[in-house]
Amino acid sequence: MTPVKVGLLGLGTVGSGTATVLKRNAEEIARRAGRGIEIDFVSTSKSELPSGLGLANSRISADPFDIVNDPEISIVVELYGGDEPAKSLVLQAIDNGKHVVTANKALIAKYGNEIFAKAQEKGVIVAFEAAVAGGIPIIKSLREGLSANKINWLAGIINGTGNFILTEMRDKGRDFEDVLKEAQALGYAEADPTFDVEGVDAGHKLSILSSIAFGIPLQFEKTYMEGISMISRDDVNYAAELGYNIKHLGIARRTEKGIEQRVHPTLIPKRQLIANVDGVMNAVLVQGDAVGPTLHYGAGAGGEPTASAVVADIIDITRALTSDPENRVPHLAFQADALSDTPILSMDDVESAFYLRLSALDEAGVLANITQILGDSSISIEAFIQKETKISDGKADIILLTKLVNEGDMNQAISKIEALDVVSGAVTRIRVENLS
Ligand SMILES: NC(=O)C1=CN([C@@H]2O[C@H](COP(=O)(O)OP(=O)(O)OC[C@H]3O[C@@H](n4cnc5c(N)ncnc54)[C@H](O)[C@@H]3O)[C@@H](O)[C@H]2O)C=CC1
Ligand SMILES: N[C@@H](CC=O)C(=O)O
Ligand code: NA
Repeated sequence: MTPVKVGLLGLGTVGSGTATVLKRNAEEIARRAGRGIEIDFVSTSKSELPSGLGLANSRISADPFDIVNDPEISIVVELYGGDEPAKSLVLQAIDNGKHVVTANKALIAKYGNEIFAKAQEKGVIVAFEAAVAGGIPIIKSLREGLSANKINWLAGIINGTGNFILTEMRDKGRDFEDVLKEAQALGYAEADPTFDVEGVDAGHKLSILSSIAFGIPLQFEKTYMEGISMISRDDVNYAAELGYNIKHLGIARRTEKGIEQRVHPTLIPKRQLIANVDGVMNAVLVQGDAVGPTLHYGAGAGGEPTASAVVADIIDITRALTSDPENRVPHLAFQADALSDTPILSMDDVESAFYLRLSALDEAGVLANITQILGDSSISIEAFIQKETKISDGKADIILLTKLVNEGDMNQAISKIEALDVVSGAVTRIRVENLS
């Protein structure tokens, strides 16, 4: 059988990794797929392709539309990233009856509903395993391996750059900016690294996971997002004293009122496996009603780990080329006409425990004032630490862990605490999750 012809858009970290893996494992991949897979056409502004990637016989063009319009190409692999021209290229490829593989979570999170509708109309597959948690086959696990379950919730470390930064800061005392530069040099970070550190990349990924877990349309715009840029080394150390690690988590949870879809730094008890997922590794904990908890762990970023997912999608499509489009696994795991309109909850309706850190003058009655404010809002305290008073300013850090509280009530109490004369600056608040 002739090889399947792939058109490659983007030869950066993931594009080069994809070419490398396809070349190195060509023989085994052909045995798995039933036929060879060949990168036949590559978009590049250069006059020739780099050597060593198995692309010596590939055609090149500076115009990516030449690839999505080429009749020889069966699968377009979009590894440009970002909104445009990625969106137009993907839609054009689908219009031309081509299957698409993409690692672009921003594209899927924001325009997936439109893209999948068009793909269904045209009877083609848009595969996006690499878009969430890099090399971990979490999309496949949720869509296929766990499809018997009612998923109650999932929680994941789904940004490799952010986890790498938090780990290096904690273990080596390194500066945030310095570690971010290293993550960029290693090819982990997004083209705009604020997406990694402000929680936007994790927000893209969580909205995809949430749709697939609960059978709802993609709703990135309703995702609550907080990043890691406000986490200080003090918070990391105080959390450790209390028996917790701080991780940046994406949490999607089904409740009676609706679906929580939120991304933020979180204190997790150190005894939990996910609290010990470090560096660029990602992990997603999924709670299914039949299976119980399952933990999916692996490299969340990097050329070859991400290429592992891209190539697996190419193989899946190659196997499915002759299958009836009606009987393929649906893009969002549930049949397109069976998606539910369960609402995404506002953060004011979410309940969590909280870590609070504040700086207060070491005066009689300060603690009484704070506990009075919390008590008035029926917020119970789980643990408390007061650090030594600093001679320089006569202030001491006070750290509190609360029991479960409604987020709206917590925010009101924090405003009242911040208004106290003896409290200086803003109260740092980080949510605490037991993940059970
Ligand atoms: N780097 C990683 O570890 C991971 C990346 N991803 C996603 O994979 C995609 C690609 O990421 P990377 O390979 O890291 O990016 P990259 O920046 O290393 O590579 C992108 C390539 O596409 C080219 N490109 C982009 N826009 C173009 C345009 N308009 N015209 C011509 N060439 C263009 C760039 O010149 C570059 O060679 C992104 O969507 C990213 O979010 C997903 C998982 C992990
Ligand atoms: N920038 C992303 C890349 C993979 O999705 C990350 O760091 O996780
Ligand atoms: Na993945």
